[in-house]
Amino acid sequence: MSKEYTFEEVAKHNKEGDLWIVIDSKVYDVSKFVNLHPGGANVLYADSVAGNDATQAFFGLHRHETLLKLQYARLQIGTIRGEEEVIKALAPGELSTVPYAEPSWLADGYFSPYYTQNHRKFQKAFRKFCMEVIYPEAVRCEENGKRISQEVFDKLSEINFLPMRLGPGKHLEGRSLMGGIVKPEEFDYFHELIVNTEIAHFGTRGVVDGLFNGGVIAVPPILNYGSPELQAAVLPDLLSGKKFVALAISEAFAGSDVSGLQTTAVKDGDHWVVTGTKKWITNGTFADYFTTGCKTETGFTMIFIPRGEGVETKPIKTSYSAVAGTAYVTFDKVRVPVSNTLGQEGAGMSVILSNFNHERWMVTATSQSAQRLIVEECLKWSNQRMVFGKPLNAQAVIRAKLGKMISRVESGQNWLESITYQMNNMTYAEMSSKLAGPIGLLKQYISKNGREIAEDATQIFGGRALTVTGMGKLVENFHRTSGFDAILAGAEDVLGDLGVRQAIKKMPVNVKL
Ligand code: HEM
Repeated sequence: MSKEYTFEEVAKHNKEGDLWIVIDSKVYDVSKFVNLHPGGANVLYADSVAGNDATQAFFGLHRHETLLKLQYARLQIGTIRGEEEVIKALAPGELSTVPYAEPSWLADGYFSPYYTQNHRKFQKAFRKFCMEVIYPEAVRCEENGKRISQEVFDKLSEINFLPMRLGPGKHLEGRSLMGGIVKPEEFDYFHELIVNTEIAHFGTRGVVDGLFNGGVIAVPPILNYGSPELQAAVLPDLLSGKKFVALAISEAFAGSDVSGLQTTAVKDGDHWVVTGTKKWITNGTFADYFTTGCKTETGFTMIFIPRGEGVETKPIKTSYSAVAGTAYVTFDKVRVPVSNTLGQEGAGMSVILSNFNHERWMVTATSQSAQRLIVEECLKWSNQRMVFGKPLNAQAVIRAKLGKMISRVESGQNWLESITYQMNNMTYAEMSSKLAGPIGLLKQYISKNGREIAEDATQIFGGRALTVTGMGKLVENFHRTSGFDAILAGAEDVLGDLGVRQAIKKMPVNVKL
């Protein structure tokens, strides 16, 4: 490895059985690898490659991470004397220097009124944690579709990951958040925004939803409406990732139209008997409990149902990874104590509504971060890809697409941060009355942006955007999964309409054109 060569020495190794190449000042002996090369042998025997500096050819066809994989890294036998590597992978926690790859508050030389030194310290430590603990697992699980390992959940529990994902509040009291970097009483919605942003920045969408998203939406009804006994019995294990809960509302019969749901709970003494089905239940495959919306005599009621006799889950194949645990859930005469009711009987709608703002805001935050990653991918690719003898970004049509993508991401970020600031300064009741409309409109705007960015990125990457591995793998994943943001937590158009209807409701009576 430490051996140094000149380009002249490398040039002598340019034939079958004795083949060296140089990539970014590093010398690789590919004599044996050549027959295993996924791109074929003959491309490596080309005059411009064999015994030559193949840096440009390599980066036109591979991601940098290819060279970092152990099986390929060990092909390196030395370096070129007097030359230094130029292309460096980011160290865990390090910020990207690609323009617009980071929100402006993290970009060198830019400012923001929203973030404190504590947010910066928290972001740095949390990104490092994500890259070291979550990212390797995310890549594995996205491919094999298996549940995230208990070992990783235990590490998440050490930093109090799920409690932080539930936002600021009493549930954080006495907890050490991210190794104590932020005090529980100082944790605010910008800290939570950082958490949502970082976990969505790997391009592994199924894993983001598998990472306690079920808990983020299913725990608050227990936290806010469960009896003290129920809370004491289940919250410690739920918040520490030893047990899992899924929110079971939508059915094949009804989604956004919650009043059309058919799962029924009938009283029999001091028990509910629940019968019905639920569909598209995120994290349902591996959930131990279900926070379930049921039709009861007095209306719509939320009931906490443990997995047990009469409860069955079947994985649903979706266009993203099975690690999200998307399930079809069947309740067949399931008996649950009436004390498992969350909130008042018949008041289930307000239990669900009370959490919708937070859930929708979370979806916009993760979508926004995933979009920014795609902008970075496109900026890098169009800079390194050569077409007609020039970088791809020399084409005006590509620059026009990049311009639109950047504007979408920056405008989304600014609106998201402005709403986050409102959340930080409002009571929960104020948020419910003042932010439901703006968050609905924001979610519509951001999820639409996501699909438009996916379309433009696909055009920029061409055929590479269609393959699950290789150069365009993140664009492919985003193109396949960005539509989820337009559906989960409320359909895009329904939410846009909610925003407008709320505005109409608040129109003053004393104004006319
Ligand atoms: C140490 C050197 C190299 C290694 C370890 C390597 C490894 C790989 C791997 C793993 C792939 C599969 C796609 C991916 O995962 O990105 C691939 C594809 C390919 N490689 Fe290489 N490669 C090397 C050098 C080169 C060079 C110098 C060329 C120059 C022409 C080349 C041409 C190709 C082509 C044409 C493909 C197919 C690309 C595609 O399907 O889009 N490779 N290589």
